Amino acid sequence: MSAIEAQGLGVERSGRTILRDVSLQVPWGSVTGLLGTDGAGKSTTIRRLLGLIAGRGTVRIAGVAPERIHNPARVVGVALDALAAYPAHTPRMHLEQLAVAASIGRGRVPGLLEDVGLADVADPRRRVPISALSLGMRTRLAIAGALVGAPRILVLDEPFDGLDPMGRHWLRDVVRQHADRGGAVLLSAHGLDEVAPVVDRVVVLDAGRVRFEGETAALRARLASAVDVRTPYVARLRRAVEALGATVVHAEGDRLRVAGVASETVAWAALAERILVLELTTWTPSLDDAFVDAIGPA
Ligand SMILES: Nc1ncnc2c1ncn2[C@@H]1O[C@H](COP(=O)(O)OP(=O)(O)OP(=O)(O)O)[C@@H](O)[C@H]1O
Repeated sequence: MSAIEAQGLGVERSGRTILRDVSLQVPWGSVTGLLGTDGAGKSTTIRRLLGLIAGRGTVRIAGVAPERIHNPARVVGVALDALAAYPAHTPRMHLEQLAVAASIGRGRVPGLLEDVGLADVADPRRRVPISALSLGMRTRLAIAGALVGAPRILVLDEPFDGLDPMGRHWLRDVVRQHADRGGAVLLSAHGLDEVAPVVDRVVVLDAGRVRFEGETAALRARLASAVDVRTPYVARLRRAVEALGATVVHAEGDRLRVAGVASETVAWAALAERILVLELTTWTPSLDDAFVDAIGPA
C-alpha cells in the first residue's frame, strides 16, 4: 500500500472541468513531484487529495480516507501555497498553536524553529511578527508547520517558491531525508530545475489530466538519447546515417541531431564516407525536455 493512493479524481468549478480522472500514487520511501504548467491543476489535486474540496474519486492516505483521519497533523504534514497564519503572531506562537491543536507538546517548537532556520528571527526577545517575515522565511515557517506533528507523509504545494538557493538546497535535504527514513513526500512545482535533483517519481499534469506517472528515469527514457554532430557536409552525413537506419530528428546550419544510432556508429559512417566531423556528442534528454515531451500533443 502506498502512502497516498488516489483513483479517478474529478473536480468541476463553475461548470468547468478542472480535474479529469486523476489517479496517482505516492509510495513510501519516495519523493514524488507533481509537475505541471501554470493552471494545470496541481493545487486543486493537492486540495482534493487532502479532502479540502469535494469531487469525484477516492483517496486513501495511509490507508484511510482523508476526512476520517483522526489527528491529521500526525499523519500528513501539509504546507499549502499560502501560509494560513495570523500576521500579528510570531512564528513561535503560530507553531505552538498548531502543536496544541494537534495535541502535541509545545516543547517540540524551539527545536523545529532551529531545524527550519528560523531560530534567530523567532528569538522571544525580538518578537518579530509573521507579517515582517520575508517570503522565504514564510515558506520555512510553512514547512515547520507541516513538520509539527512529526508525520510520515508530507504534502507541500510549491514549497520552493520564495526560497533562495541555500533555502532550496536545505529543503531538498529535508525531503530527501524524510523519504530515506521511510516517509513519503508529495511536492508540487513549476520549475523542474529545483525538483529534478530530489524527486524519484513524477506525476505530470496537463489541463487537469495525468499525462505521465512513474520514475523520473522512465520519463527521461521516453525520449531516446541522440547524437549531435557538427559537420560542413550535412547533406552527405545525413544520407550516410539514414542509410544505417538512423533518423535525423533536428537539422540546423552545420548541425544534425541523429536518433537511433550510437555515436561510434556515426563516427565510423563519417570516416567511411571521408566526411569531416567537427563535433560529436551524445545528447541526453534533461527532465525539462522529457516534461515538454510528456505534455506535447496527446
Ligand atoms: N474555484 C474555482 N473556480 C473556477 N476555476 C478554478 C477554481 N479553482 C481553480 N480554478 C481553475 O482551475 C485550473 C487549475 O487551477 P490550479 O490552481 O489547481 O492550478 P495549478 O496547476 O496549481 O496552477 P499554478 O501553478 O499556476 O498555481 C486553473 O485554470 C484555475 O483557474
